[in-house]
Amino acid sequence: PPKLLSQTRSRTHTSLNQLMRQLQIKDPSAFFSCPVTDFIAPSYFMIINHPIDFSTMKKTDYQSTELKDNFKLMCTDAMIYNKPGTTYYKAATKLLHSGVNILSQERIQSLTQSTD
Ligand SMILES: CC(=O)c1cc(-c2ccccn2)c2ncccn12
Repeated sequence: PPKLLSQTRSRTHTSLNQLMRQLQIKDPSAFFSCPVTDFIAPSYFMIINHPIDFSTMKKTDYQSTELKDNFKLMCTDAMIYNKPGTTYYKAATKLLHSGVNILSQERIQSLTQSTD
């Protein structure tokens, strides 16, 4: 019998969740776990048009490259708002480098490839 779509979806979901967990391990200070607030980052929302964080990403049902795009957006937001040399800027560059390896093309393809 053909694999039920739900089975495929659930497997993809699991693998996406696994990737997300691997990405969050690369943010040990949890700077990217929750949405940035105006309180901790004054005028953040005047500078950053598309804020995103891991908690928001986990609520999204990603298709194909969106996960990688949103992950890179999260890191680049931090590199726009925070000045080079700051804790957050350095954490963002480090996270971006380790994250793009985790979200390598073949890993993403393996998730989105239709099952045989
Ligand atoms: C991601 C980011 O830009 C960020 C995270 C934080 C943050 C996240 C959790 C706890 C404390 N600070 C932050 N604080 C000031 C300025 C920027 N940030």
